[in-house]
Amino acid sequence: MAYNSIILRVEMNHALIHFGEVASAIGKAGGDVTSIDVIRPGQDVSVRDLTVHVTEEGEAGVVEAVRALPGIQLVNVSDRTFLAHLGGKISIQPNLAIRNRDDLSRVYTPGVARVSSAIHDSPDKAYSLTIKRNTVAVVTDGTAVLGLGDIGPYAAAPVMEGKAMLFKQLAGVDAFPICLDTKDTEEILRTVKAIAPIFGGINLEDISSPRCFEIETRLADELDIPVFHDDQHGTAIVVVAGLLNALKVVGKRMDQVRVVVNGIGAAGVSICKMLLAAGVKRLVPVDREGAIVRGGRYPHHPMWQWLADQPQVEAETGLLKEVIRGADVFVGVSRGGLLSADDVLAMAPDRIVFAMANPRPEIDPEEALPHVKVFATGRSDYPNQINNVLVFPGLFRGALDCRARRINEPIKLAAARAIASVVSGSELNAQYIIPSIFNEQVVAKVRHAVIETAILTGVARRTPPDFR
Ligand SMILES: NC(=O)C1=CN([C@@H]2O[C@H](COP(=O)(O)OP(=O)(O)OC[C@H]3O[C@@H](n4cnc5c(N)ncnc54)[C@H](O)[C@@H]3O)[C@@H](O)[C@H]2O)C=CC1
Ligand SMILES: CC(=O)C(=O)O
Ligand SMILES: [Mg+2]
Repeated sequence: MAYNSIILRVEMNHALIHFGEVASAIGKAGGDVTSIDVIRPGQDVSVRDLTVHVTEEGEAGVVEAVRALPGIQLVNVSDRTFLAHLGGKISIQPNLAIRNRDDLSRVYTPGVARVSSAIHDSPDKAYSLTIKRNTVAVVTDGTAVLGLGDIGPYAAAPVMEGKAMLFKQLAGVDAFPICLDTKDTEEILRTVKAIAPIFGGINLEDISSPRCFEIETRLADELDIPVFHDDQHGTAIVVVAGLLNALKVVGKRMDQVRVVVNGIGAAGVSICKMLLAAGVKRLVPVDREGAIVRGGRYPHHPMWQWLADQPQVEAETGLLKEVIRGADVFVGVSRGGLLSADDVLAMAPDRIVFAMANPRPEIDPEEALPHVKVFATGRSDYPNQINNVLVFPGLFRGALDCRARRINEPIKLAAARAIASVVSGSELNAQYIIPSIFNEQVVAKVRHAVIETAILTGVARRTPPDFR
């Protein structure tokens, strides 16, 4: 169950109500008053802020219970999550202060002109003399935002700002949200190419499938900086990392297990591809209409056709609730609330369930947990958070540090193994298959794996000093 803290600003008429009655009404409605701030004291009337801990589902009931009390005027309800977003979550800071004319003439005209000329003469100097070496664009068109769907570029911005915060806090990467007001593939390609000179990498985010495949492939081919669709490959990398460790917990091998992947969109396609590269021999990709089967024809979906042509993909058709029977592993990147406890119970013994749809997983964790050996979600309020935030900060840290031209398949597999390796043999258990994003080893190990593999596979343009 997810909890929120809300702040209720109330005006109390002391002749009509005592604070105890307010607290008791909140308690009866399922809330818990955790602090009280007197905003305006008064003999007859006072204004107070009540911070209330309540479940997401219970929030409306608490608000209504307070509103209905005699002698109470509910002035405002604010949610701490909304308060954290006031004014946006990131800003740009200068690296040095301009204190006098001398400083001004160095960082701006005329001094800056010499630096511009130097970059004009040797474009590579853009890496050492501008923000390019440490800056990533987080680009979206707002068409597949979390599990919320096509909510547009304005509504996508808080998610992109959140990604930018994580880039900076976890890996020191400066990331800037670019929310595009177009869904046209050619226009997105033109725009991203046109803004690329200032960036050292492009993180594509929440762009719906199948357009995301063409957009990523063409940008990666046409730009000389790494282009990485986070929802595809960040998710696939972290799933493979989690599965490597989950399989150790249940004592099964990658080449033995039957894996059902539900939701063959951006994340699902890349997960299937990486699972095959990691050694899975029995794969059942499923979308709305049922299983994508070996030998099937999917003329409007090249990536589904690619899957249908793979020998490891099963040939039997069926809806999710049919094909999940007997599966060892379920990976959900589709939408919330699709599975029941009975569906999970129909899987093989020692079942592994990664229900990763955001914000609501494919099965409610409370319903699944009693029946599965290893359970993971994309959420931060349960153990085993399988979320691409474990990948993109370290991956771009490494790619920027070695100035990788692109992110190739060996780099992705190395990143997955690096994340899995953060959990040592003695620490590994069903509730701990994947490290926390706050574990400092994650970014360091992913960075190391990315640089090492980029150098080995010839896509690095520079060897960082700590690798010489
Ligand atoms: N935990 C994590 O790190 C991540 C989680 N996700 C979550 O995974 C979900 C999908 O994300 P994307 O691949 O980016 O979206 P997408 O829109 O590219 O793909 C979603 C796919 O799910 C399919 N789908 C929808 N309802 C379905 C159903 N009832 N049964 C089977 N398939 C169904 C759609 O047809 C589509 O092919 C979202 O909820 C997203 O939040 C995505 C990326 C990372
Ligand atoms: C985590 C993420 O990138 C998503 O749910 O879209
Ligand atoms: Mg995303």
